[in-house]
Amino acid sequence: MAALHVAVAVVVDARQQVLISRRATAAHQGGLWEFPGGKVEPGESVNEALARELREELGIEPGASRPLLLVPFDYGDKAVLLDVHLVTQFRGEARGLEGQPLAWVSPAQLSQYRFPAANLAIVDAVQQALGD
Ligand SMILES: Nc1nc2c([nH]c(=O)n2[C@@H]2O[C@H](COP(=O)(O)OP(=O)(O)OP(=O)(O)O)[C@@H](O)[C@H]2O)c(=O)[nH]1
Ligand SMILES: [Mg+2]
Repeated sequence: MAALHVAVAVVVDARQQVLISRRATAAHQGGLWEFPGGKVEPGESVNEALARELREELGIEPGASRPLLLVPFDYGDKAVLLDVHLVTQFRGEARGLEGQPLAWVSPAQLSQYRFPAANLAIVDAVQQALGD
C-alpha cells in the first residue's frame, strides 16, 4: 500500500513559540496533539497543500517556509509520509477553524504533549532546529 503523502507545518511565531492543535477524537490518531496539515491532493505540490491546509484549518497564509524533515511511518492501519516544513512567516492570526483546540508552546514544552508515534522525530528535529 502506498504511503499517504501528508503536508505538515511547524508554524513558529516571532517569540519562537510553536503551534500545535488537537485532533478530533473520532479522527485517525484522535485526541492526540499534532502539527497542522493534511493530505496532499492529486495535482497539488506539497507547498500548495501546506498553504491550503493552513488556510482551511487556521485561517493563516504562510510566507517563508523551508523543508525540515521527511518521516515515513507505518501505523499498521495506515502508512504515512509526513513532509514537514518549518513556517517562519505567516499573515493572520491562527484560529481553530474546525473547532480544534490550539496551543502555542516552546520547543521544550513539546515534550509534555501526547503526539502520534510518527511525531517523536518531528519534536526532536524542532528542538534541534530552534533550540529548547
Ligand atoms: N496533520 C497531521 N497529520 C499527522 C501528524 N502526525 C501523523 O501521524 N499524522 C497523520 O497523517 C494523516 C493525515 O493527516 P490529516 O488527518 O490531518 O489529513 P487531512 O487534514 O487531509 O484530513 P481529513 O481526511 O480530515 O481531510 C493522518 O493519518 C494522521 O494521523 C501531524 O503532526 N499532523
Ligand atoms: Mg489535517
